[in-house]
Amino acid sequence: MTTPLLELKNVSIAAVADDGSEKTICHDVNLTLNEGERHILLGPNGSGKSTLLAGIMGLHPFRITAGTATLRGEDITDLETEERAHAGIGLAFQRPPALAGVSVERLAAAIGASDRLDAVSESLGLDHLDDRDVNCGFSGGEAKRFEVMKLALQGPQLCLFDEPESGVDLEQVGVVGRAVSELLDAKDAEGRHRSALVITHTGFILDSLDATVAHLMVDGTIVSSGEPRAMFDHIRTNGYR
Ligand SMILES: Nc1ncnc2c1ncn2[C@@H]1O[C@H](COP(=O)(O)OP(=O)(O)OP(=O)(O)O)[C@@H](O)[C@H]1O
Repeated sequence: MTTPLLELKNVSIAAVADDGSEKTICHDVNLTLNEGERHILLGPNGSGKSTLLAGIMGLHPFRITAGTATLRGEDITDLETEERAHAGIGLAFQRPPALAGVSVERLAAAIGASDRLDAVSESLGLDHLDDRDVNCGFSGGEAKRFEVMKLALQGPQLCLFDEPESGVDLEQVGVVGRAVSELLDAKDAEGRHRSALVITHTGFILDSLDATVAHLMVDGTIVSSGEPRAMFDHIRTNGYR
């Protein structure tokens, strides 16, 4: 049996406040994502999808408070965000933060990707942003495309996309979809197939992504999984029941 790329067993994720108080948002999450697979995450607003991605990435203030998360069989439950990034996890944010004082060129240099910056930014039509500070004054669509570009520069094996197409105009949705697909089709620096967990409300990304399975999250837990198109059509017709 092959070891899954990512395995979540009975995982709970809480937002932990500075005073140490915890608010559990996700609970009893079980998920197995194998190398090369692309999974979709669906669910109503506020059901915990972004929290799940942030918990896998280990972003402040979210913490895995119960259960275990493994990457290639190694326990990552208590790793810091940087250690998880180093292990090959990357997240494209739903609402990307502004990094005043950090230009796109500087960010690319910091992640050792200066040599790829021109090709990647041109393919996403973002080369005019190279000398701008990250997300400072970017339009909504530019910021979302930049998130895809950031992952293309970083090159993680496990790519977490939080609504990559939201706020992107109809023409650029195709550009974003192609960029996501190209990133996932290329192997990572270690020659491993990439995998993705992608949140979507619109389903546009399904046109460019050969997704194997979709999961439906309701009230902080995955309540069912199935074929992505069928699940999407079911939700469109019947709602999230
Ligand atoms: N830092 C936090 N502290 C307290 N509650 C939080 C925190 N972050 C998120 N929440 C709450 O957790 C719930 C789940 O939020 P989350 O953003 O994960 O949902 P979502 O499924 O991604 O929603 P959407 O589809 O609207 O983006 C929401 O009620 C939200 O207000």
